[in-house]
Amino acid sequence: MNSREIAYNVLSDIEKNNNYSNMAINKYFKNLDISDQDRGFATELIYGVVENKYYLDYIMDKLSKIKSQKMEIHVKILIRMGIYQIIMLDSVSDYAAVNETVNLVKKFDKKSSGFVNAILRNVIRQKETISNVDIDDKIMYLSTKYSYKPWMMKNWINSFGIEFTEDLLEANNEKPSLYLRTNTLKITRDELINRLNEMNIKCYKVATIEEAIRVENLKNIENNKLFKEGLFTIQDISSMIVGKVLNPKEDSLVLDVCSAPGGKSTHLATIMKNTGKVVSRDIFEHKIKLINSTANRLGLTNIEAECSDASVIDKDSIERFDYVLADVPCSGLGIIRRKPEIKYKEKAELKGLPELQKVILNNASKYVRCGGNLVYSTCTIQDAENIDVVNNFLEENDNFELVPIDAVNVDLDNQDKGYLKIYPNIHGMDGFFIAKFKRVR
Ligand SMILES: C[S@@+](CC[C@H](N)C(=O)[O-])C[C@H]1O[C@@H](n2cnc3c(N)ncnc32)[C@H](O)[C@@H]1O
Repeated sequence: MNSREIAYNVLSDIEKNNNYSNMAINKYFKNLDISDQDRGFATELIYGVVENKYYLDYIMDKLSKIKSQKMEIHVKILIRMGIYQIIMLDSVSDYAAVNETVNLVKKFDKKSSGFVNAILRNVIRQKETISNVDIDDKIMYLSTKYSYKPWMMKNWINSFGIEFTEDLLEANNEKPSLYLRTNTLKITRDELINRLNEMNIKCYKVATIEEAIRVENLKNIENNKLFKEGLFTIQDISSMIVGKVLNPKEDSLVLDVCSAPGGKSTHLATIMKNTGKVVSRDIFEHKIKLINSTANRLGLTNIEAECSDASVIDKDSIERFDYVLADVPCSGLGIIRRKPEIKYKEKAELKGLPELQKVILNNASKYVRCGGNLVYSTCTIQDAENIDVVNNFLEENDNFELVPIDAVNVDLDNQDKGYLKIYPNIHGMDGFFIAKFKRVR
């Protein structure tokens, strides 16, 4: 199977089953014996088509009598793939983009090959003008150009203003860097960099986090020898900042109420140098084994993973913990660079989140002993799920106060007030919100 056919299969899976691209890619690529180059090209094609879905359909609709909404799904996916290669991928010649796409169409649906061929040839002929978005309404213009649900554009323009929104949209189109978190229980950052360099992997130290390394050309991570040895884990800088903000002392008792797959739990357990205990909970039983397998790989014995619903109060945990983390389920609007399908979420899908977040934060606070710390975090940039939840919590809980965050210097406007607002366009990291409280009574 060639890389375009693989990309087509994955895109069909994403479109028909509403799957996340990263999960669909992992599922398909797991058992495929293909070169790194083919893997890279297929991945680029998959993400490119998902990220630009509305824009590609807009171009398609300029040229086709049958509008994209009425088109058979497999034909639409193949045309999107072709247009993406012609308009947005410099590394592919127009000739190859058309021929390879038409060959694929013939494989799945002979009768549509003439139709697809005609559209793609027209795209090439009108390449200079066809790529323009000719829409006056600013919301619809941005929604089409950057491929987002219109409600998101409206919401962001209202919250951030037009300039910031366009900046954010540009940043969300960039490929996120890959970061490793050194497993400091087993190796120092410098030693790990040496070992990675020996494998010809380019490494750069990250100033904000002492155990973080930005890497280039690290492929096929799960089969990497050093990964299997548990010398590092993959985590974005924003997520590492959450661990740093909570910063538990050795021998503490820590509770992570929404912890799967265990990125932050394992960080907290490492910060404590494998002492004390981190109780890592998640509502989904099948995710508990992900936490355990990462903890095992990293050589952590201070993690206890268990299935539990954070929206239901656990009487046995009340006032038991020195530190509690509530890294709650959220809309994910800060991690669009990694999960582009979030751009297409309906407003209604996200409506209930602030209520759930309030309940989880409120419950989590009950488990903190007097003098202990509580951290609330999300990977979204929506005030309704962030600062509004925090303010609501403070109004109802006068035994908690926000405390200054001094572990990192990333949001100088707010960190003295006890929270961080992290944006991809300002900080070059996943969009996150992190608030730190202390139980004072
Ligand atoms: C943002 S993710 C957590 C990521 C994790 N902290 C990490 O760093 O790897 C939110 C998690 O909350 C879990 N979750 C959703 N609803 C929950 C609930 N009511 N109780 C506990 N966990 C829940 C989800 O399964 C998901 O794994």
